[in-house]
Amino acid sequence: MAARSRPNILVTGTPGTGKSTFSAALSEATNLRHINIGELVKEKNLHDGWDDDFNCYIINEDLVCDELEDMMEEGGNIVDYHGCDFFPERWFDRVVVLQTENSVLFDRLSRRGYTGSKLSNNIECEIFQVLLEEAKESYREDIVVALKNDTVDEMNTNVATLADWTSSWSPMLT
Ligand SMILES: Nc1ncnc2c1ncn2[C@@H]1O[C@H](COP(=O)(O)OP(=O)(O)O)[C@@H](O)[C@H]1O
Repeated sequence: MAARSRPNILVTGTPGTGKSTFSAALSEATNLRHINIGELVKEKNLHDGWDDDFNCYIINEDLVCDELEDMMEEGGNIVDYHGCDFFPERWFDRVVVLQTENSVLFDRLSRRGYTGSKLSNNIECEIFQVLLEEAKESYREDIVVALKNDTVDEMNTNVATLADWTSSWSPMLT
């Protein structure tokens, strides 16, 4: 298998931590391709139906991985999803876990219309750093970075950091 010429970055974190906004800005800064898994699942029907309890599609992880394999092999992707343990480890050169203060996250998710257990489950997910633990269990610790993402200034700094990392990345480094 030929080495990819551009890196693949996974952007993960609790819903509302700013993955899609950050990934879009990073894509603009680097020309890497932004793949929003939630949208891809909907668009290509990579699911096993609708979950009434959680009000979302039941993602079919095998179909998602099959769909992405060629693009990931080619490289140059930013994958944006609130889960990270089902992707092949070999796909990623950097795993970014976005984190947000609880009060900030509460406001963002309330504005999105989340209430009740959907809201509290996501706040708990952030308090217990579920995605950071999942990332550390699924990938080499030295490629996992946790970044605070409460404000636009922080996001801009995070984008600049990752854009610098991307421009100095070389396949020889993997
Ligand atoms: N760094 C930030 N500072 C302030 N607001 C942000 C920031 N990142 C995202 N937001 C806002 O928070 C909300 C959730 O962001 P989004 O990117 O959709 O999160 P996710 O993809 O993780 O669910 C959106 O309204 C977005 O405009």
